[in-house]
Amino acid sequence: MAIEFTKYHGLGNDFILIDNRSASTPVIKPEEAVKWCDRHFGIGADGVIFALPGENGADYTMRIFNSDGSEPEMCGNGIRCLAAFLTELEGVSRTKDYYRIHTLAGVMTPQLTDDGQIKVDMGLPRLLAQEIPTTLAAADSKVINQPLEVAEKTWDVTCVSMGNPHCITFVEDVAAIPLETIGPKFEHHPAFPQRINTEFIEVVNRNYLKMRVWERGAGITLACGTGACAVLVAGVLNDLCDRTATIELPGGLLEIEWSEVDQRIYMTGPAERVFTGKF
Ligand SMILES: N[C@@H](CCC[C@H](N)C(=O)O)C(=O)O
Repeated sequence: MAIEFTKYHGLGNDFILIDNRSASTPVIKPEEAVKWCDRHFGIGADGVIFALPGENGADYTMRIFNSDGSEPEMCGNGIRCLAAFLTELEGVSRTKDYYRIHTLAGVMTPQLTDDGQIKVDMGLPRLLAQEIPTTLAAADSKVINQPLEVAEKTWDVTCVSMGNPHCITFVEDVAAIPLETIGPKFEHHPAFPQRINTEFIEVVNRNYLKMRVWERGAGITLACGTGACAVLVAGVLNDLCDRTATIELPGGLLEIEWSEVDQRIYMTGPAERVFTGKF
């Protein structure tokens, strides 16, 4: 049976979106998602996202499979793409400009802004070692600027969960990082029992950071929304940036704010439709 899909991207972090609103389980299995995501033999994407019926009072549920078939808790660029996709699916019958989306990391709220961007309430960052999870510190301690041995080198890392796990390292020159070889070593390091997303950051100034990312289950991507949020939190915790900053990724810019009012993280960026098809 052919399944309809729409391809979207958020700053080059690309996803296959499936209208799954009539069933509460994804219409394709993780191993099929691997084939769909293949850039040579499939459609090509960093992940597959399903728009499912809402749970626990939410408007919709988002589930996502990474390109390796694993299921992450959250996806920042993906939830902006989902909001744009839902707008398209609902068409003229839409009555509000925001959605409450149930995810494995809790309820997230994307809102359409006047300039065509999407601002997402990404919830509270989680900092305890048991919440990442990581064995780098005692369960109820934070991992801020702590040494980690990877590839015979000591890296000072800060760990933040945005529902999914992130390990952040501040470096002098982000372009000089051999992401393709070092990324997998971080991802599969024994200190991270559920694997890890890894971000390398160059601080340009207190409101502008450059980032490159190796994603758990997807490898090098052009952008990572949850990663950009985690990076801002890590920057504040290390006193390297302010609570509002632009994060420059290979695919473009994200605006991130860690609100002093409610301590929640807000991410603003684009989501663009690429094409539709049947597979
Ligand atoms: N690219 C995403 C994150 C997708 C999930 C990640 N690979 C994981 O396994 O946690 C984003 O924009 O946040």
